Amino acid sequence: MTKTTQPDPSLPTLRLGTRASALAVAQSQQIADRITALTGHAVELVRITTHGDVTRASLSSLGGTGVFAMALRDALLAGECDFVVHSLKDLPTAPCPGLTIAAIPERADARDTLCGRDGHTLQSLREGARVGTGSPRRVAQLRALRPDLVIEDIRGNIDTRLGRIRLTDSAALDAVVLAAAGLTRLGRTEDISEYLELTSWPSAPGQGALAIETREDSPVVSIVSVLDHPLTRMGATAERAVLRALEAGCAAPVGVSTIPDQEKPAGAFDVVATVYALDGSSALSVSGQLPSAADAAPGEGLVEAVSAAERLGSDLAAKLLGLGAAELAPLGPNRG
Ligand SMILES: NCc1[nH]cc(CCC(=O)O)c1CC(=O)O
Repeated sequence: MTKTTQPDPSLPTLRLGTRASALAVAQSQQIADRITALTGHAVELVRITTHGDVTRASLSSLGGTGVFAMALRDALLAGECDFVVHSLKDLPTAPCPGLTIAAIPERADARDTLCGRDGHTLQSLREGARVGTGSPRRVAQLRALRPDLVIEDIRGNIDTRLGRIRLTDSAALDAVVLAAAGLTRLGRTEDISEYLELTSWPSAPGQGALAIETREDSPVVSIVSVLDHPLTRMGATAERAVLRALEAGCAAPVGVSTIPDQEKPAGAFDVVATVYALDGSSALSVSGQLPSAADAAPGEGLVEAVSAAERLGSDLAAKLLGLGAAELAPLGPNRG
């Protein structure tokens, strides 16, 4: 979508609230440009700083990313901006009163990647190599495939994490696991040495997708809804419904991905949900078929298809719980 439309000066400028991180600014600017191209509205980025009364202690005890989403939501509710762009995978599954997800644009690559020093892949890393990730899901997936690896808990933004494979001191890592979508939005795909396929390495619910949130009574709802992509909304809804029905947080070792079904006609998608033991020694996996993409037309059909996707997600979670998922892994939302 490279149509370059000048903003129409007779239309109001929309204020897009964004966090200051490189990824947040990059994805907000990309959405701003598409909205201007499609609607003619100028879009101005407004930096939202996380409130000074949020201490380091409360940040970590609240679980990190949910707090950042909340800072943007507070700014929306306070009228400091007209809409915000979240990484869908970082957005808590509980709806926020007064706000609505007005659009879920077409998903980027949902896969995780390995960014290895000297182009190493998961198979080619030396025995005992040091790999960084802060996600319990990725830890379990790494341990399942390469129990010999030494896994380091790393935090921080994408640049900081990538930097660890360029170091030469004791903090150096041989590889880090990062989402393809974030690297693509930041123009850092040259650091990717391997794409981890969703069939063997499901990623986080909603990974690769963005969510555009507005106040529910705002005229901006219908303006930004031009970017909604029904199939992405259906898949992401099913994926997030699994997490919600498991009562699991974004830190639970759970992978859920929507994958094209090779055996069915084009347009058929399977939702695959996997819960891992933290040490990677075992996993439980279930799958089900997403309602037909043909129903994903705007209007009544879409509303029904999205609620069917939601039911599919809760059914998959019920199956996982029936198989013993809660005994296999800590699912609670309050893990760090
Ligand atoms: N939890 C951090 C985070 N939140 C969103 C992305 C980018 C990918 C996306 O938008 O799904 C990332 C980085 C990563 O997981 O590597």
